[in-house]
Amino acid sequence: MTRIKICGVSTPDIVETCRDLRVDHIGFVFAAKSSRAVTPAQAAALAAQAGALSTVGLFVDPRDEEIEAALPAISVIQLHGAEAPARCAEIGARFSRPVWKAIGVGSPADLSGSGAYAQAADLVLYDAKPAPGGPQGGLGVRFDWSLLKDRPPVRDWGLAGGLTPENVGRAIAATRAPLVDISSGVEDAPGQKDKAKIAAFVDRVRRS
Ligand SMILES: O=C(O)c1ccccc1NCC(=O)[C@H](O)[C@H](O)COP(=O)(O)O
Repeated sequence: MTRIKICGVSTPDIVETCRDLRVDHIGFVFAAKSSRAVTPAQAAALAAQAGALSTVGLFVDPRDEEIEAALPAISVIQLHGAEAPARCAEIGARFSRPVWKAIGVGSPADLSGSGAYAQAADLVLYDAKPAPGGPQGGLGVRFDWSLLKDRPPVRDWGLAGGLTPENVGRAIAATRAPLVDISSGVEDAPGQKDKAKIAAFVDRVRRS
């Protein structure tokens, strides 16, 4: 069954929704400039409410201190910056958490480059390619899923970028992604998750 991650969760009611729907992972964004950002203290409160849900902390080129502060709230570390494979491996070893590396996909070269993370990352998340200097994720932008046919071998992988309840069935059929990750597509406005959209997304994934 395709695993589901709902990203950019920042309020208790949405944690509750994700629990009720038994999604696999929820994501907490620790990128300060994001409309979805939470503090380590907020994340800890949300994580306490999350029960058995896996909690994924998102960072962009983090200093060790930033990860350290968030660590009690997260079971997985997801990296959205320019972290090299060696830095991913170092973070995984230092903090004893699985590391997921987001790779922006805009061309076949991005796909082949992701093979460098085969040992360093527990999961590679293929996402839309961010513009230089702009937000590094949660863009609501799709990339060409057909590029994934040339995916190099990695331990595990997921699909993100512009997914919606309406297109996720096609995305899974086209890519056979073992995990799908969504943020903007289940929001009414940046940072405002919509419970009905989350439920519709989960339903479409489970029917795929
Ligand atoms: O969500 C953010 O604001 C964010 C900021 C900095 C780095 C990563 C960020 N989000 C990543 C994700 O939450 C998403 O799951 C992924 O990029 C897909 O987003 P979307 O296209 O909006 O579904």
